[in-house]
Amino acid sequence: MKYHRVLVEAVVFALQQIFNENRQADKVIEQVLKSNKKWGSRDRAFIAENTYEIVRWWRLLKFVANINCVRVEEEALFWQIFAAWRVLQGDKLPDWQDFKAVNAKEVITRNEEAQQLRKVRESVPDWIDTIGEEELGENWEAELHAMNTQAPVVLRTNTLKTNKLDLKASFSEIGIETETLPNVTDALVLPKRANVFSTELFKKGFFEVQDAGSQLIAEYLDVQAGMRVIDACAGAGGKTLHLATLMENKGRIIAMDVEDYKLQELQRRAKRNGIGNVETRLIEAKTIKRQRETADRLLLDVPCSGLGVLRRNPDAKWKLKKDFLEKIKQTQAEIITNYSKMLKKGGKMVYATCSILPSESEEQVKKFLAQNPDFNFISEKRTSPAKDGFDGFYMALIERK
Ligand SMILES: C[S@@+](CC[C@H](N)C(=O)[O-])C[C@H]1O[C@@H](n2cnc3c(N)ncnc32)[C@H](O)[C@@H]1O
Repeated sequence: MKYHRVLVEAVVFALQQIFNENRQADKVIEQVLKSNKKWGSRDRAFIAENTYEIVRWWRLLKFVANINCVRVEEEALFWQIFAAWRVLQGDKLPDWQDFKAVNAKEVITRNEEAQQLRKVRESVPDWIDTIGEEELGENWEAELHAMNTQAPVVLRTNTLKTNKLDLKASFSEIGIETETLPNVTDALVLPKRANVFSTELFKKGFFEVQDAGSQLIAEYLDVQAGMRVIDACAGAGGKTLHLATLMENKGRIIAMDVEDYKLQELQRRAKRNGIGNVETRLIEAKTIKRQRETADRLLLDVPCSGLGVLRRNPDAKWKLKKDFLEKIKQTQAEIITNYSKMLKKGGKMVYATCSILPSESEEQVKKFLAQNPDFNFISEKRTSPAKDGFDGFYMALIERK
């Protein structure tokens, strides 16, 4: 493979931003790609894919490049890590000064050594590997391995504006092939990646990008047109928009969050999607109390570790800290206990996470039910990167007696 120096520089810059400036990978890549309008689609793919893959395999790559410092600060070391990554991809390195310190044979020998130890081979911090094994036992290894693969691009058809087969045909007309997914009603998956955000179809609000597992959550809430629904951790509205389409834009959805900028983004997305039944509400001291027993349906898509969506956010495994995980579990317990009071008697709620850990999911629901006998467990469901190729979501359907 022939490398263009300016593209490798862009990857090195992105990695420095992610690891040294503690910035989010997707935001950094977006900024880097915007910085040079002359880059074509191949150049952009080179930058994005190499950056994501190096972040994903960071621990393994440090090991094979024989870099032992905990925090990589020097720019020269980022170049060496890039070089080690490309050696593992089977490339012959160009004769650049920045790559001189990397011995391809040594990289390959050290990679063989790395295969003996799961946490290095699968490139994961010690503490996550320990917790994963404690909580998932023999299933952990397969999930960990599956979370190191690139997630497919999945679309959710906006059925307020089109239908799945028409959308498929419209994509085909612009040279983008899509496939349907057997058990996910409105989903289309792209066998070959493409920038769907730049299409007119996106600008017109005909679809949203949303993992297949995530698309099962709004459906699980069993909403109907005309209901009063609260989406209490709505964020930028991935699931709010889906709820609104399932409700055929009728009834009312109150979308809440503690972050105003996310709700503003939700409003922009709702407008693009042609949705008119959503009202946003920033959570303040009395917001929850005021909604006591007002909801027919309640979605609690709680904040979590994100240990089910590492395929899409590989930087999360390096940024996540053990004490954050403990704190977020406390927040989850508070949310389900306090927010569930917004549900009417006879109403239903879904508690959901994007974590593969039972301690954030099944166990939280069990504890809640043990302490709240006026709620009935109906059912629960999990998606799994290893078993069905979806991101790792959990959802439980609970009814208020
Ligand atoms: C998993 S994300 C939600 C994703 C969103 N539902 C979607 O589908 O795009 C969890 C959200 O909970 C919000 N959050 C954090 N603490 C909260 C709290 N105490 N009450 C309500 N929302 C909270 C976060 O800001 C974040 O947007």
